[in-house]
Amino acid sequence: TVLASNNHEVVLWTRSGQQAEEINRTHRNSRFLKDTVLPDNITATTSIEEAVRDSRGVLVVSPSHGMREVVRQIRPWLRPDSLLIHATKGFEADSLKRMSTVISEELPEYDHDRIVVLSGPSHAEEVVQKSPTTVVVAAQCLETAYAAQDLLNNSYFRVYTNPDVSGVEIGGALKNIIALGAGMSDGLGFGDNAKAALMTRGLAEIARLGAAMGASPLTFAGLAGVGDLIVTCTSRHSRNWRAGHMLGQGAALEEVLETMGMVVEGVKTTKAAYALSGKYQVEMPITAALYEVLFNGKQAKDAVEDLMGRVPTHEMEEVAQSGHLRWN
Ligand SMILES: NC(=O)C1=CN([C@@H]2O[C@H](COP(=O)(O)OP(=O)(O)OC[C@H]3O[C@@H](n4cnc5c(N)ncnc54)[C@H](O)[C@@H]3O)[C@@H](O)[C@H]2O)C=CC1
Ligand SMILES: O=C(CO)COP(=O)(O)O
Repeated sequence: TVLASNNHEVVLWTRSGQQAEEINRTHRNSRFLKDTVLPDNITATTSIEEAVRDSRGVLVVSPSHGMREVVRQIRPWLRPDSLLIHATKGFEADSLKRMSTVISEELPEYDHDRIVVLSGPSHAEEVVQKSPTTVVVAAQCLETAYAAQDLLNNSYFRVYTNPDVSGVEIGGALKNIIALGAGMSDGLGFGDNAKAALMTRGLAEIARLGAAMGASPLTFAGLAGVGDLIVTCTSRHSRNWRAGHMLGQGAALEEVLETMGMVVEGVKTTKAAYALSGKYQVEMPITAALYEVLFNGKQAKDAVEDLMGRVPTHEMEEVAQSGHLRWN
């Protein structure tokens, strides 16, 4: 809808013939955005060739588990001069690769400078209402970042640029873990102090892993870091928060995922981040606690007790060790 607002002809690819037919006939997508009338310049198709062949920009927003396969299908039709923007928040489950790495691998002949990641605090339900939203586009080439900014920016959707592709992808993926934890905390009946603690200490471990993976720690102070963390931990639209809330109230993971009926990226991302914390030797106690709750049957309440009972430590090792501020 942002692209349509900017007067682009948008061809939406969907796997479901029924959904394509509904969008073209009624301009509604009743399963996912039932209260929204889509603009006339959005049409839907089940043919990926039709969606991609003549497009100057391709926006891929499949769930992370579908990214490799979707890009494989796009490959034969992608114009070399097209931008390829993705807005997916997660890692590939087995390889632990970031989405832009998966995309690059599947498009060996395409200019990788034209790959963009779009992220930030942006629930679809609010964007379609044209509620003021700010996001960030990251690319390794400045010209590409400007082109993506130009394509998407408008009066209700303000787009910033950032050269830190890995930081923007890592921030967008890891905040979903903390949102699961925030929902769980609320579901357990804990208060605002607990949620603020999870968000702040969650951001510390996101930045720690991100830096170890080559990202700039400053990116996590931006829209793809703290911005998206705030919205996902506090918004009623967040699927990750809602899933966490149900878990906190005692529901089983399978039941939660079935009830949601929409992608809850934080679950798979918890497994990936747990593995990445081992690979990069980075301490991530909140991620580890959620891993135990999600996959090893630990009670959420016990996980909170363990987190609170950890050996007291410095707030930021970097500050404690810096030559700038010394302990007496
Ligand atoms: N909903 C939101 O406000 C935002 C979502 N995102 C990210 O966008 C991605 C997709 O999320 P949503 O669209 O919200 O999820 P959703 O659950 O609302 O819709 C997912 C869509 O992907 C399709 N799908 C499922 N498996 C697929 C596969 N293997 N290949 C191709 N298509 C497949 C489903 O049929 C469905 O149409 C996620 O990574 C999410 O984190 C990012 C920013 C905002
Ligand atoms: O990333 C999002 C908003 O920026 C969407 O979050 P949820 O997947 O938790 O709904």
